[in-house]
Amino acid sequence: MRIAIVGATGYGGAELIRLLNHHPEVEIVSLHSSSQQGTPYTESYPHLQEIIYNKLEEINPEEMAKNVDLVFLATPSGISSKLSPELVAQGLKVIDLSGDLRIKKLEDYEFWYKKCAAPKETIDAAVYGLPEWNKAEIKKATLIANPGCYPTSVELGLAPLVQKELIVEDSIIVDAKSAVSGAGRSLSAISHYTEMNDNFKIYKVNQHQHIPEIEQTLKGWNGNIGPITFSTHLVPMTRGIMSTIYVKAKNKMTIDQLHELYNEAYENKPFVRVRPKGVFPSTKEVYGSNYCDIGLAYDERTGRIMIVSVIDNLVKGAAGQAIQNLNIMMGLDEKTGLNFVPVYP
Ligand SMILES: NC(=O)C1=CN([C@@H]2O[C@H](COP(=O)(O)OP(=O)(O)OC[C@H]3O[C@@H](n4cnc5c(N)ncnc54)[C@H](OP(=O)(O)O)[C@@H]3O)[C@@H](O)[C@H]2O)C=CC1
Ligand SMILES: CC(=O)N[C@@H](CCC(=O)OP(=O)(O)O)C(=O)O
Repeated sequence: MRIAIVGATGYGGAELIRLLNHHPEVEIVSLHSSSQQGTPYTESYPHLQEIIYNKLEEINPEEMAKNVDLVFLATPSGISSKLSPELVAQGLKVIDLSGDLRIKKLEDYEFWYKKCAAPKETIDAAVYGLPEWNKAEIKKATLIANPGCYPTSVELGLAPLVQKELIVEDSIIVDAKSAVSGAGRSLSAISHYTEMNDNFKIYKVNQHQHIPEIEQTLKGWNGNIGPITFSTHLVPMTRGIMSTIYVKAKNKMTIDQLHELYNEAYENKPFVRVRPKGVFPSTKEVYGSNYCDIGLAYDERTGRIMIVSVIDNLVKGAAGQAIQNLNIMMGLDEKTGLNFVPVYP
């Protein structure tokens, strides 16, 4: 598979390069930029000296179609909605890491992202790339909407309970924390060193663009799921997301039943690891890897279940999941190029 990356100079693009460099079935043919055409890629990322020799190229769908089979878009929201239709029209497969193609209702995208939505036929054609629960569709897809980082951790954390209709439908509360690389490479007030170092910040209260994405997926599994409460926080670390999810069980259950449910649901899903009873994952335990690790608790006094779900935002939350999708689209083992252990400590 010959691939190109648009938005290669961002963190998502750089992570795609790190991972694809080890992929046995993929050749990175070209790296594209809207602002630095003609400059060697290593000017952006010197750690790739003697590994990546490409110069950044312009974004020209017609030219790209002559040289590659698939394009990763690691661009800010608002770009893929225009670029994806052009790439698909050239016969290219596309995996979009941005939020542009995830939300099926155009008006919801425009409300939460404050941008114009992609054409309806593009949104309709895009397959939501959550491989653990959407493999059959991904296999046939030419256009993938790669899930958001927070939604990946939340949806994997909730799937077994929501799919089996075991929770009170409007009882979902998500307390999510993200590392700073989740905000991308370009500097903003929130990611400025002096703002985030030695600090713990809540942001986008009741306004986060991942709310409609999470609700859409959960409703797809159980149409009765009510609106969620979702809070996001910035933590002064480089990689990692922890979502602590609270839900009310419909009926009394035991912690053993809860574990049995999750172990069964994720038995054949290589990138989701359910911790044993009483053990909870930390972000470092998935650092640099494509794992989503899940810990579970049941409080008999309140009937509340707590799910702790951790991922590396740049891997399972972005580039790793995108490669998992590519593997499935190509008919490869989904672990190809992703079968490495987390960096620890
Ligand atoms: N960081 C993360 O953990 C995650 C990110 N995402 C999503 O993935 C996408 C990429 O994120 P990330 O890499 O962090 O972001 P960055 O800000 O680090 O990089 C985005 C890149 O997009 C390029 N770009 C900017 N404007 C344009 C334009 N008009 N046309 C084409 N390219 C443009 C820039 O490169 P240049 O100037 O060279 O063109 C820039 O390097 C975003 O949509 C983000 O929301 C999703 C999940 C997790
Ligand atoms: C820490 C941080 O700022 N994270 C970003 C994640 C953005 C992202 O991944 O956006 P899309 O999924 O919509 O493309 C945020 O909370 O907006």
